[in-house]
Amino acid sequence: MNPDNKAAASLPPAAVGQSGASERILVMVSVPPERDAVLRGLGGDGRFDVRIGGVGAVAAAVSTAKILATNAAYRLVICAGIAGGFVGRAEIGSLVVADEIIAADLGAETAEGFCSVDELGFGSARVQVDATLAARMTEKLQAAGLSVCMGPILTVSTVTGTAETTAELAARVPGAAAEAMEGYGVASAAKSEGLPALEIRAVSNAIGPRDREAWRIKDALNALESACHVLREVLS
Ligand SMILES: O=C(O)c1cccc(C(=O)CC[C@H]2O[C@@H](n3cnc4c(=O)[nH]cnc43)[C@H](O)[C@@H]2O)c1
Repeated sequence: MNPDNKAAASLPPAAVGQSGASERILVMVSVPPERDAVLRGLGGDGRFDVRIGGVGAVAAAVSTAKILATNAAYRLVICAGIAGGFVGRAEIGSLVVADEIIAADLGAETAEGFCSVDELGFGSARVQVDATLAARMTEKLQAAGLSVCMGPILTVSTVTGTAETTAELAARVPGAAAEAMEGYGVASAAKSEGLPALEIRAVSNAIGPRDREAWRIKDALNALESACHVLREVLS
């Protein structure tokens, strides 16, 4: 059994996998505190496997692909964790559900500005989510009284730390709500297996000039826990 998966570990063996093939949901997080918050929210629901994939899109993609390659039972892959929020779109302690997952720095710098891999003709920096599920999740989070917005979540390789880069990203992806570092990797691995993906983030900090002291990780982890409680209902 996966030692990271306390939700499954806390159930009697008969209950684990009871839902059968293609009923399970894989939740990928980056670090142990995110896993623990997700597990608290899921409250021992045996349909979910919660796994740590590491920080960054490459680590997340490799970890997710390995898990999916050795287990055919999943019907959905979710990337969950904390994130930076664009001011005016997603405030600290609020939740963001991705309507699109975008690798915002995957491309080339040119004299005319940033050119995405899409524009370069080398594939796509965008992965679509399960739109129906994302909308239902957003509605249910709202109904539960949680502060939530739906919008593009950017995947970046470097945490944004200046006002200039913040403005550049906001202009590159109009409506961008949050940035994190793994969504594109997790969603690309899911897509390569023909599986739908979701990304759900809780905002720990405002995107902008770096101020690590201002990160409110505990508030974000509490919001992530609440979101995962609602997630059980959405997927029931
Ligand atoms: O220090 C802690 O207690 C702690 C607890 C949970 C998570 C962390 C992390 O530092 C996780 C890094 C993770 O967070 C995402 N993230 C959060 N804010 C941003 C941001 O402004 N820009 C990009 N990524 C962000 C990211 O996905 C990292 O993997 C620490």
